[in-house]
Amino acid sequence: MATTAEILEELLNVEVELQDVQDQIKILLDRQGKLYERQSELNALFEDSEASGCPWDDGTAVTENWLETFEWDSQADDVRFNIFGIPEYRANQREIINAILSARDVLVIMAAGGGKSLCYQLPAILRDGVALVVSPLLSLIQDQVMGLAALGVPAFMLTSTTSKEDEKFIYKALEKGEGELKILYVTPEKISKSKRFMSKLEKCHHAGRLSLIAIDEAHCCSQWGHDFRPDYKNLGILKTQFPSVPLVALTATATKKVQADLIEMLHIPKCIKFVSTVNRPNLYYMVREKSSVGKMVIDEIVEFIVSSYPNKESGIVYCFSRKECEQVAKELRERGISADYYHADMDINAREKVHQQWSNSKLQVIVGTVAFGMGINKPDVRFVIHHSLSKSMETYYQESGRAGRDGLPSECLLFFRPGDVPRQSSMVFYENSGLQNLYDIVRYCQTRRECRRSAFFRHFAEPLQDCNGMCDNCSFSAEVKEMDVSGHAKCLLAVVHDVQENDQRLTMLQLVDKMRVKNKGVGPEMKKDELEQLVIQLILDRVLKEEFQHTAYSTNAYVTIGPLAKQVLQGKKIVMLEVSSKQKGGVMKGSKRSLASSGLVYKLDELRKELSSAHGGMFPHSVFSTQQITLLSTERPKTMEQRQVSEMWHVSRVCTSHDGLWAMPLVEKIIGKLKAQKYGRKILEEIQNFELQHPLPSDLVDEGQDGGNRSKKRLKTKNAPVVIESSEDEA
Ligand SMILES: Nc1ncnc2c1ncn2[C@@H]1O[C@H](COP(=O)(O)OP(=O)(O)OP(=O)(O)O)[C@@H](O)[C@H]1O
Ligand SMILES: [Mg+2]
Repeated sequence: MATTAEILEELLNVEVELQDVQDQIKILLDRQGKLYERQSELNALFEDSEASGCPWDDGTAVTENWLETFEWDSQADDVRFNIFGIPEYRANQREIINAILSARDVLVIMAAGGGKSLCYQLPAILRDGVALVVSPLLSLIQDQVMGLAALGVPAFMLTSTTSKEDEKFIYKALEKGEGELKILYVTPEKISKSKRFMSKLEKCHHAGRLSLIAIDEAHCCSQWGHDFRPDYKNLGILKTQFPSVPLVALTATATKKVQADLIEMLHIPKCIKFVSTVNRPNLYYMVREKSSVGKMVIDEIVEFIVSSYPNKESGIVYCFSRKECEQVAKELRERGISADYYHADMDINAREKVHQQWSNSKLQVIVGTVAFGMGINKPDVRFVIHHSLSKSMETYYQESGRAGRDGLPSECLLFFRPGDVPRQSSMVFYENSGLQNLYDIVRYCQTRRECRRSAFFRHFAEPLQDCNGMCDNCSFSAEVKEMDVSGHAKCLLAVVHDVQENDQRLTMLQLVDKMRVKNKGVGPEMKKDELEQLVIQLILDRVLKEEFQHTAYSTNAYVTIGPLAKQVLQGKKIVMLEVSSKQKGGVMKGSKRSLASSGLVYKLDELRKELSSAHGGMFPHSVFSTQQITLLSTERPKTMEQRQVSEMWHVSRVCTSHDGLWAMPLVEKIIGKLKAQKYGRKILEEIQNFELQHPLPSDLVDEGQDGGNRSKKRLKTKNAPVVIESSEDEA
């Protein structure tokens, strides 16, 4: 018999060896992570190399200097500032505008909310004649035309809703150059189906009055894009008919393959390509575990909306099915949130009504399916919640990207539970790379360590950028444990194997149920949701795989043995599962999110709603943007002539030093000359009333030198000072 000393010695040896094994596991896991990364990169590169085989894609990168001095510089600055009320260009805008004004064809890839409209609207105003804009949806067109009307730009649309009178005016303007028409919006059907329209356009061109052609949401041309529209396929005719007119194609996302497709279909082989980053630095991404009890998910959603957005800021909740949409909307309403649903089964008028109410901020939340898509142009959507996961990273990027198009901090929250995966997989498995795309987003959801943003960079094959703590994994290092579950994995494989031997199959839920019985004694007991997580993990690692079978009513997803099962069974592959001991409650930090916390912001928001309804249903965001409201409430100009600015102005992203700007009255600086003339007095009145009713509280410490400097006022609290009027620079 071994002596105590011998036992202790062996115990020590075992412990040392175990430590060694743990270290090796860690190394292997790191290696596995890196291999996944490389796998995604290689997939993206593969897509690129396929695309570059296309003869049209000559890789026309930006080689010319589009930032040099151009003869139209001062005119362009004047229009940008005095008509659009935009103090500074954002990334690539000036370059794109210069390229278009130099009569070049241009392809623009710029993230949602990046400011693509300005890129063609500004040249349209500067160039002589009429600009033609093709846009896929009526609601998008209406929004744009209304916005331009608010700026005093003569813009019209030719669609099924255009009155006879307007149509006559437009045709006359095209044919004879009569009347004021600068920008004409049409749907692609007009180009492909209306000979009359095309002949008028021809005449306009012959008279040298067709100034430019813009194709918005250009990804609709490509079958590889996410929103293919058959009528977009015929837009190649525009370049053939009007070769000398500069054509600009714009989209928020396009893989290399889609870009090549667009260049070919639109016949713009020599176009200048401007590709901006996909990063949306103002969006905070987070994933939460989704309870299997429907009511609890709703409770969490309600709690999130009510506590984070007490001022009824707008949001979207995406659901998997139409039925779910209606149910969730009903439950939100029952809990006091003004919500309604939107899906493809509704008639067009009902859909449009809901959309309008939401766009006018009369409805706080739209609960939609994927059908609530492209036409959403509301810039101040503060949160996008996914009740179920999307079918791919690309779809999630699009849907979550509807938040914060005005550049202000906004939140994207996804509720994930493994049980939702088979629901999606049985829908997408027949699509090109459908399962691979789905598994990419499942990986995004499963990780408790990796930066959420980096998954987007990888997906769009872009170099990594700093997240700045704008995702739950970066801002909350939750207590994540790694559990060796190789024993459980083997047991799962044995269960699947036995069932397969009997010519039967198991769904994920059936497998987990069976496993819970067999689970005992395999190792530390795993809860049901952990077992579900493990099954998904094994599917992602190709140890298990999904197979599908059609029945008369549905397609069922089953779990079967995958190609790497042997590795686990032979002990060559260790299976580790990330489990967090605590649910992450990660949300954006207070100062970043509570935009409308100041009473004055609320008042100015009310004013813009009032002004918008007084202008025949124009959208509130066409009157002023949320960013302009925030600036007005921090600067609080007192007269139309006041020129003094506070430090907030200097630090704000939208307003940096610009010659000439400094001499301009403050109200004009914030909302542009035109709107200052139209609405300036009302704004000043609102500010004055607010200040009378809300004299500054005594516990505000003024650290600034002048009374107008509100940016430095801080509320005294027991702990750290809290900035009460937030700016995006407080990140
Ligand atoms: N340089 C700028 N400075 C400040 N705001 C800007 C600037 N350019 C555009 N904006 C504002 O940004 C918002 C989004 O612009 P726009 O609608 O053109 O985005 P987009 O790129 O077309 O997005 P999407 O792909 O979603 O259609 C608008 O409210 C617009 O007024
Ligand atoms: Mg747009």
